Amino acid sequence: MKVKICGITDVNTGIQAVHYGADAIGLVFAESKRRVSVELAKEIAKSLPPDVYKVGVFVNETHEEIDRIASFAGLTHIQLHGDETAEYSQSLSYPVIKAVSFQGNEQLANIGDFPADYILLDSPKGKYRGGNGTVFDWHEVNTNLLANKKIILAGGLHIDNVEQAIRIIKPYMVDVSSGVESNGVKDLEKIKAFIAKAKGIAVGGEMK
Ligand SMILES: O=C(O)c1ccccc1NCC(=O)[C@H](O)[C@H](O)COP(=O)(O)O
Repeated sequence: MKVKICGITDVNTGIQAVHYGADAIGLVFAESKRRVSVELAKEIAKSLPPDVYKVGVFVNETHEEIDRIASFAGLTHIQLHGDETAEYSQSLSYPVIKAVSFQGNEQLANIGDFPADYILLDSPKGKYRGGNGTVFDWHEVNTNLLANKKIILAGGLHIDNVEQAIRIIKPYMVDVSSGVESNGVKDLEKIKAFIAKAKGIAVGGEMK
C-alpha cells in the first residue's frame, strides 16, 4: 500500500516521513493552517529523493499560479481540491490528483471521464476544503465507478481505522494529515506507526 503524508510544513518531517516509507508528501498552497510558502516548499521538495511524489495541493487556483509554484518548488503532481473543471484539469502540464468530497455515488457517475489519473476520495465535512480529520462512510462508495482510476483514500484516517478503510475501498494509496498530528503538529512517531500499519496490510492476498 502506498502512503501520502499531507500537510508537511518543515524539512525534517518530510525527510523522516520518507525514511519511514512515505511514497508521497503533500504541500498545501490553499487556505489552511498547514499552508506553506513557495520558498519553504522548495526547501522541503529538494530535500527528498526524486521518486517521491511532491504533491502541491490547490483550491481553485489560477493556471498561471500553479505553473509558477510547481516550477519554482519542484512539484511532481498537482492535487485539485476545489471546484476545478475537466477542461481546467486537462490544461495542466502535470499529473493531476482530483479530490472529491464524497457525498454520494452520483458525484462519481462521470468521474471516469475526468482527465486525472488519480481520484482522491475525501470527507465533505470541515472548516477547510480538506485536512479536517473527519471520515465518511466508506461502505457507501461504489468503487466500480472508479475502475479506470487510481483511488487515493483520505479523510480522517488514523492508525486504528486505516486497516478497515483499506479492506473496504482497496485504494491505490492512503492519504493522512490530521491523524498523524499531535496538538496540530506532525508527530514523527504517529507518522512512523501509520506508515508501518498501512504498508503491512495485504489486499486481495497481495502486498500492494
Ligand atoms: O490539509 C489541509 O489543511 C488542506 C486544506 C485545504 C485543502 C486540502 C487540504 N488537504 C488535502 C489532503 O490531501 C489531506 O490529506 C486530506 O484532506 C485528508 O486530511 P485529514 O482528514 O486531516 O487526514
